[in-house]
Parts: sequence; C-alpha cells; structure tokens
Amino acid sequence: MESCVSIDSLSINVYSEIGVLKKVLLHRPGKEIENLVPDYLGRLLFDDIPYLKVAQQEHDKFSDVLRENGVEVVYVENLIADVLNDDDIKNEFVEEFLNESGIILPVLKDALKEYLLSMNTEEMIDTIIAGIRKDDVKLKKVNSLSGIIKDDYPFYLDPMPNLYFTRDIGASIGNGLSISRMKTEARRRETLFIKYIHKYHDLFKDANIPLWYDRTMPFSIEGGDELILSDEVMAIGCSERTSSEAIEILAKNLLNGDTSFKKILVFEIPKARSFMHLDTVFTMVDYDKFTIHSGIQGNLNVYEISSGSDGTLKYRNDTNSLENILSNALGLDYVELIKCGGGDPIISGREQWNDGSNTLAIAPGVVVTYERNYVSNELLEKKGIKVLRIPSAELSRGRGGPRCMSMPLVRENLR
Ligand SMILES: NC(=[NH2+])NCCC[C@H](N)C(=O)O
Repeated sequence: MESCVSIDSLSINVYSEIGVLKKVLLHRPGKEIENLVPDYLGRLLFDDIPYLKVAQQEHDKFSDVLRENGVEVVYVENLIADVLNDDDIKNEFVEEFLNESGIILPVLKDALKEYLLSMNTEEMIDTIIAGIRKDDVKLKKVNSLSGIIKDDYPFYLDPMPNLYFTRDIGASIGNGLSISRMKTEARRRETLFIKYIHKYHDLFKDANIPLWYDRTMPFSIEGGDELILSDEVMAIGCSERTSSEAIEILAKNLLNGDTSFKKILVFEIPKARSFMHLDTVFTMVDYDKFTIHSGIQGNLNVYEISSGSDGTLKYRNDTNSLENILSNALGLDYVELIKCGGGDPIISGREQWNDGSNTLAIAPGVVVTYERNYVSNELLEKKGIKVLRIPSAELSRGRGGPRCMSMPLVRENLR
C-alpha cells in the first residue's frame, strides 16, 4: 500500500494486525466499574468486580507503554466531549441515548434529560458511561400506577462497564470503518460514541470514511472478531457475537468497495463465552506467527469469501490445515502457530481465560500482553517475539486483554 499522503494526516489507516501502531482509541475505566453488583454481573458481561483504583493504574500503565513506544493514545471520552461541546449535537445525542436506553415514560425522560444537561459536558459523559441510579434523580410526582408501584432494579440507565474494550465497538479496516452492531443489549449503546465521533468529530467528519457496516443493521458483529491479516485478506470470527449474515454484508461492502481487500477468511469458532470473539483464541504477532488457543484447533471450520467480477460473493470451504490456509492467504511458505500456555490443558485453559492469546501487536514481532500469562509470554519470547508486559490483576476480570482494550486507528503500512 504505497501512498504519497503522509500517514499522520490520515484519520483511519489499518491494513494489517502488526504494522507499527501510530494511533489508538482507548477508554480509561471509570465509575461504571463501581456500578457493577453481583446480581447483574452476568447480564453486564462481567464475572467479577474489578477494584477500580487498581484497574485505572493498570490501564494507565497500558497507555504509558503505548506512548513510550511512539503510539498516540486518544480516548473515547475526550473525542466525544469535543463533539458534544456543540449544544445541538449534545441535545441530539442525549435524546438518542435515552431512546436507546428504553426510557419512554415522558416524565422520566424529561427528568433524566434535565439532569444530564445540567452538567458540564465532561461530567455528563462520565455519568452516561457510569449509569444513573434511581436515587440520583428526583422525579416530579405523577398520579399514575407506575409512579406508585416501583420495581427494585437500581438503575434508570445501566452502566457501561465494557466500554474499556474499545476494540469491540468498531473496527478500522483499510481507510474505512465498521461500526458494530453489538450482540447484547448490555453493550449496544456503546457504539453511539463511535457513531457521533465518526459523524461529527473534526478528525473524521470531512475524511470521507466509508462505512463497511453500521450499527443500525440488524445482524450482530463485534470488532473482536475482525482481524486484518494483510492489505488483501481479513479474518472474521463467526462466533457467539458475530453472525454469518453480518459477515456477508460486510464482505459485500468491503470486497466490492474501492479497497485492496480481496478475501475474507471466516473462522467458525465454538459459540461459547470463553471464546466470545476470534481474538480471544487467535491473534497475529508477526509476519508469520500467530497465537492460538488449542481449544479451537480441532473445532475450526474456515470458509473463504471472495467477490466475482459481477459483485456476487463466492464461498469456499477451505479444508486445509490452518497453517496452510494462513500461509496461502499471506503468500508465505510457512506460518507458525504458537500455542497459548504451550498447549498444556490446565495452563492453556487458565491463561486463555485471562486472555493469554489476546495480544496487541504494536509492530511486527512486538506485542503487549498481560504479565499474568507468564507461560505464554515466555513461549512468545522463545519464538523471538518482544513482549511488553502490563499488570492485569483487575483489568482481566472483564474478560478481555490488550487487543480487546484498544481500537487501532492508524498503523503504518507493511512493506
Ligand atoms: N475483543 C474482545 N475479546 N473483547 C472482550 C470483551 C469482554 C466483555 N466483557 C464482553 O463480554 O463483551
């Protein structure tokens, strides 16, 4: 992908999983984590409650490691604050947000709107992410049955504790964007941030960024399933979160769009919480090296999608070994699959659960990982990979690792 445009001027440029990372979108976990309570953990997609203070320290360490390695870190909360400093856009956003939160009772909607709009923009964004408890807002007395009989659910607006997994809400693909349609109600509103940033932020609004998929489409797809193997090939997980219908729509738009992409490899993985996205079991760490969780190896079907000259999609079940499928796709003689936890059933079970296969490559052969997955980390080093470890006691409780916690916006193109 040679181009005469300076890469620093591009708002989105991602043609690989491993090209030098220049700019990335994160969210620093905040008060939303403290609104997690045992009764609603499952619905909010958590298994435990992280200790916020330590989770923030760990997240700051993550962003420090990225900055020390030349990556520009931008935060969702700051970009959306830039956008919502315009009063009309702020109104539009709050209105849409409340509608999507299922707030239909007019008296409640007015009260929440007034409550939110009484705050400064930054405070309002933090509150929207943290959730609004019922005892935060005083409602006008209304003479209605629903005003008298109350359920004991504590929130008017649910918290969004998963927002620190920015990977999932969208995916930069080439110079375009796929805005996710999240599978679960718990995460669906998160993608409003991406919608507004894409539509209104100065960094994006005039850049003519094509949308390969949009959040309003009816089938679910999440960024953790979208991997850019090269400037010609993507891998997409057909998983617990990403549907075959969504993959087809994205494939049609991308493969028939004005891009270099020619093929999508669809990895059909078991639909299970511990394998929720493809990147929980498979990530790229170097030109010819991948991490893999052995739990999927026997259970993997791979289909290739390409586009015919008339724009119709063609499908082929590729029954080769995964190594052969990947080396063919990348034009290499050989690729190596590095097993999470060395393939030992206990170690790999434990380390994969804590995202041992979820590496974030910041350059070919250089990855950020959780330090707790020490067996997988040492193995990566033995294979010549440079491993930058970050602390993860609290962050890992959300079931996502460094790749899940980052949405690359700009990577250098590979030579
Ligand atoms: N790309 C990923 N693997 N993301 C992990 C997301 C974890 C989050 N708790 C969820 O269930 O949605």
